[in-house]
Amino acid sequence: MIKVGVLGARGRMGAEVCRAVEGADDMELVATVDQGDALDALETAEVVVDFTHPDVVMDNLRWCVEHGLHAVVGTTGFDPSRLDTVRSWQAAGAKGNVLIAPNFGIGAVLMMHFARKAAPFFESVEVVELHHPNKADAPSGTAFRTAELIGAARAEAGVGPSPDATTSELPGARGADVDGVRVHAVRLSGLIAHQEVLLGGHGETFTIRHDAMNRESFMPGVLLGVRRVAELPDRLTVGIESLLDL
Ligand SMILES: NC(=O)C1=CN([C@@H]2O[C@H](COP(=O)(O)OP(=O)(O)OC[C@H]3O[C@@H](n4cnc5c(N)ncnc54)[C@H](O)[C@@H]3O)[C@@H](O)[C@H]2O)C=CC1
Ligand SMILES: O=C(O)C1=N[C@H](C(=O)O)C[C@H](O)C1
Repeated sequence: MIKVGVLGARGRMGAEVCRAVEGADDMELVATVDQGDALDALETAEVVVDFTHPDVVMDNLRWCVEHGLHAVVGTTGFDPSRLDTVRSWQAAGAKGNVLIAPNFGIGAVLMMHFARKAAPFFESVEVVELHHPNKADAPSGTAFRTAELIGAARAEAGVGPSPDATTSELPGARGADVDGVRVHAVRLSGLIAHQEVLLGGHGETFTIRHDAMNRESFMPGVLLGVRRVAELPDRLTVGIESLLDL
């Protein structure tokens, strides 16, 4: 049995993770921690799952790896500098492995994979993410990562910037620029988590869309991460693509 602790256990995702772990035959939920609770309760765990907030996740994660616990992190906000900080803790002797995924949904991971593959073949690309209005961060971690992957694939293939004749705009009208890719964020009651990658070429467009209809949809990916994190070849793994052999 894998002993699992959950950080952010009273939140939307954390509560869903607690249910999923309790329903898994090979896992035992040994600790549930939320804001204001002492982290010491997690010491009985082997793997800690974090779905909290970008402002607190680094302190949580540092505590986990320095206590030798493996961490599966769904909380967003991991830019390259944060990832370097995690690597520095591990280089300094922190024993826990870390798996950070901006999205644990299998369809969302495939969307990112296909977007990266398609990116060099179209001169134009933009990302539109749509989420529930309680979301703290914009753009979403998934959209940020998608844009990074697209930007890298286009740079590697020698594709120039997407054509755009805009010379006058209201601030924000053209979205955020992430590695040369425009990213637009919609916040709307009734939504959970959705994303479209829009690609355009000469006389054709190609749209890749993913819709998460509920938070249960993220659980197969989270449980896969919990099962595999202790034995991953890299101390820090970003995304579950490699766990799906993508
Ligand atoms: N990677 C993925 O597949 C997914 C990632 N997310 C991300 O997960 C994060 C959480 O999302 P939600 O569950 O919707 O948010 P939420 O606001 O419903 O839950 C966050 C929970 O963390 C708790 N919390 C805050 N500070 C804490 C601390 N220092 N220690 C322990 N608990 C603390 C809050 O009290 C709350 O219960 C966000 O960054 C979101 O973008 C959300 C869905 C899927
Ligand atoms: O906050 C959410 O809800 C989600 N957050 C993640 C993100 O920022 O990409 C994953 C998914 O989009 C749901």
